[in-house]
Amino acid sequence: MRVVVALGGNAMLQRGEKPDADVQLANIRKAVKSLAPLAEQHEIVVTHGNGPQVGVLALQSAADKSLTIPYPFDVLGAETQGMIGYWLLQSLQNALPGRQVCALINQTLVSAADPAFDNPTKFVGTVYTEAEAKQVAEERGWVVKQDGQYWRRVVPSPRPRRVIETRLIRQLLASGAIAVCAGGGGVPVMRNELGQLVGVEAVVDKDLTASLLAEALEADALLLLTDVQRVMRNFGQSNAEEIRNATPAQLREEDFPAGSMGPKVDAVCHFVEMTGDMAAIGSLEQATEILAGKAGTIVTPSGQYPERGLL
Ligand SMILES: Nc1ncnc2c1ncn2[C@@H]1O[C@H](COP(=O)(O)OP(=O)(O)O)[C@@H](O)[C@H]1O
Ligand SMILES: NC(=O)OP(=O)(O)O
Repeated sequence: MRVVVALGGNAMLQRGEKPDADVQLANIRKAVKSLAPLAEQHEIVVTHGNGPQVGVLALQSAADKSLTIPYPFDVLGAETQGMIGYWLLQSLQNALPGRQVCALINQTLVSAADPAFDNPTKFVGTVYTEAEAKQVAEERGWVVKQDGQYWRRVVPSPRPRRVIETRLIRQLLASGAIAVCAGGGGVPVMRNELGQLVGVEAVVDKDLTASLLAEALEADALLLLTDVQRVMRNFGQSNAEEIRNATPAQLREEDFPAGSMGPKVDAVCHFVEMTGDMAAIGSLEQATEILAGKAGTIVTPSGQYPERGLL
């Protein structure tokens, strides 16, 4: 099977954790422990989030007095692909000696007409209390929004339209390599009037890019791994319940927050609707169990899994 796996940025650096390198590397090693058995049996493409990390780099850049203008978000996104890509590359190589692993810097095409530029929803950086968030927003000209019990900075997150390097990723997979790519949803780019690629101030949702990429690579399964074991109905309320299996239509009937579970649900539903294959949302530490249908929220056309003798 060909499996596209997306690792959550918040899962690699959990809310409230110090953004130190060793903390993130330890989380990534835990995730890779669960990915390694999957990679031994299947062709895998690994993509990752960058919300917390890109926010840290934005703060560092804004604090650097030697710069005339802080680095724009496309540049910061590429930096996070290098940093997280390096951690994943090393952890995967250590866990799977003899396997070729490649981490790519790559770009995702977005549209200048995307309404997301007028309504920022992508959470980046650390968490604040409401009062802190409103103060920092005033001081720095940020937009901030509520993220669960916390507040965070938000930036525009236009819909991914194409992963520019798709053909190259296909070639890497055909050569037997594990491809780490489309990190942070891919560096957002547009084409100018001359057809040239130019960077865009935004952060693309990595789950939507993972879904697009999985479809383009004709993957058999899409796994979105994060810091919760399953998608919940009535999340955060006393009547919350886990969703174990669903069809896209059943999931689309529920309401999920933009900027966290909303895009994940959209991404898995879209993949299943377009391909008829399996997609799932679950814990970073349960990749193998999720693919076996024993953990996570599994989405298939019939709501059953395994189906069509996939495994
Ligand atoms: N209905 C829901 N079920 C489960 N988690 C939810 C739900 N709604 C919101 N969430 C939140 O979504 C978070 C995962 O989304 P996000 O933080 O964007 O993940 P990541 O950065 O790991 O991709 C969970 O930690 C949880 O707080
Ligand atoms: N770019 C992105 O979607 O990052 P997170 O998964 O960290 O939100």
